[in-house]
Amino acid sequence: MTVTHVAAAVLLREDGSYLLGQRAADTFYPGFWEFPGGKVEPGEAPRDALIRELREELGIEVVQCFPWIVREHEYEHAHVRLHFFRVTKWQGELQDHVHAALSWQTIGAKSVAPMLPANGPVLKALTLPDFYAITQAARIGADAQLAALEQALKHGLRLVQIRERDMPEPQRTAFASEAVRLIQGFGARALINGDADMALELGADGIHLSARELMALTQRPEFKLVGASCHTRGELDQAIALGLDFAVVGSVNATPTHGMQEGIGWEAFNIIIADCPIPVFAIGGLQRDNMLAAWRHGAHGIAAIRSAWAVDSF
Ligand SMILES: Nc1nc2c([nH]c(=O)n2[C@H]2C[C@H](O)[C@@H](COP(=O)(O)OP(=O)(O)OP(=O)(O)O)O2)c(=O)[nH]1
Repeated sequence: MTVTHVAAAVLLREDGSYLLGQRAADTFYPGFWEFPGGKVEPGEAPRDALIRELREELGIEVVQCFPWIVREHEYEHAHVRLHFFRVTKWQGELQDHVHAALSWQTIGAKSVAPMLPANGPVLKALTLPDFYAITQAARIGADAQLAALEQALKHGLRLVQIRERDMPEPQRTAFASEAVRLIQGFGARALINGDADMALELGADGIHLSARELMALTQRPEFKLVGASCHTRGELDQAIALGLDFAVVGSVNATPTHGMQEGIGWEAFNIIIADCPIPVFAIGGLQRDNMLAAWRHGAHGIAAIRSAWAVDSF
C-alpha cells in the first residue's frame, strides 16, 4: 500500500490546552476525534501542507509552528504517515469548515472520545513537559540538591530524573526516596536512572536507561514511563523499537558533565532525530533559553543537569 503523508497540528494555547476536531459524517471514522490537518499534496512540504490545511479547514494563519513527531499507522483504507507540528501562534478566529465539532482539551485529561486509532501515543507524548531536569546530588550534596529540587518544583518543574550513579549506598537510596516523595508531592513525575528495582521499591513513575542498558534490552521495561539516553540513530531506533516513551539525545553543546566532550551541534541533532515517532529531549550544555532553538530543530524540549538547578533559570 502506498504511504499517504498527512500534516497534523497540535494547536496549543498559552494555558496548555490543545484543539481537537471531530470527523464529519461523510469521512472514514466518522465521529472520531483528530488533530486538525490533512493530506500533503504531491511535491508539497509537510509544513506547507499544514499551513494550507489550517487556512482551509479553520480559517487561521499559522504564525509559529515547530516540527514534532512523525508517526505511521496502517488503516484499512490507507497507510498514513502523520507529520505532527506544534502550532504555538496563529492569527484569526477559528472558523471551522470541515469538522462536526471542535473542542479545546486539557493535556492529560481528554474529555472527548473516541480518538482516531493512530493518536493514542500522541496524547501520551503531549503529557511530557518541555523541560526535563536531572539531579546531581553526588556533586552538590543531597541537602543542596533537595533544596534546589523543591525550588524548581515550586516554579513548575514537572519531570525529574534521579541520576546518582556515583553516590554510595545507603545515601543513594535515602536521597532517591526523599526526592521521589518531594517530586510526587508536587504532582510531578520521577524517573530513576538505571535501577528498576529501586524504581519499584520507591514507587517512582518510571526509569531512565543509559544507552548501554537500552541496547542490552529485548523488551520494554514494565513502567508507566520509560526514557533512554541516545547518541546515535541506531540507539534511537532501539528506543523506538522497544516502544519507549521518549529519548534524550546529545550532547548538543560541549558539556563539563561528560568530560568536556565536543558538542554535535543542532544540525547533527536534527539529522539524528529526523522523522522520529517518539518525543526527543535535547541535552548537552543547554538551558531554558535554548528552548526555541530546540523546538526549531525538532526537539520536544530540553533536558539539563547543571542549568536545571540554577536559581536564575526558573
Ligand atoms: N487530520 C488528521 N488525520 C489523521 C490524524 N490521525 C490519523 O490517523 N489521521 C489519518 C486519518 C486519515 O486517513 C488521514 C487524514 O486525511 P484527511 O483527513 O485529509 O482525509 P480523509 O481520510 O478524511 O479523506 P479525504 O480527504 O480523502 O476526503 O490521516 C489526525 O490526528 N489528524
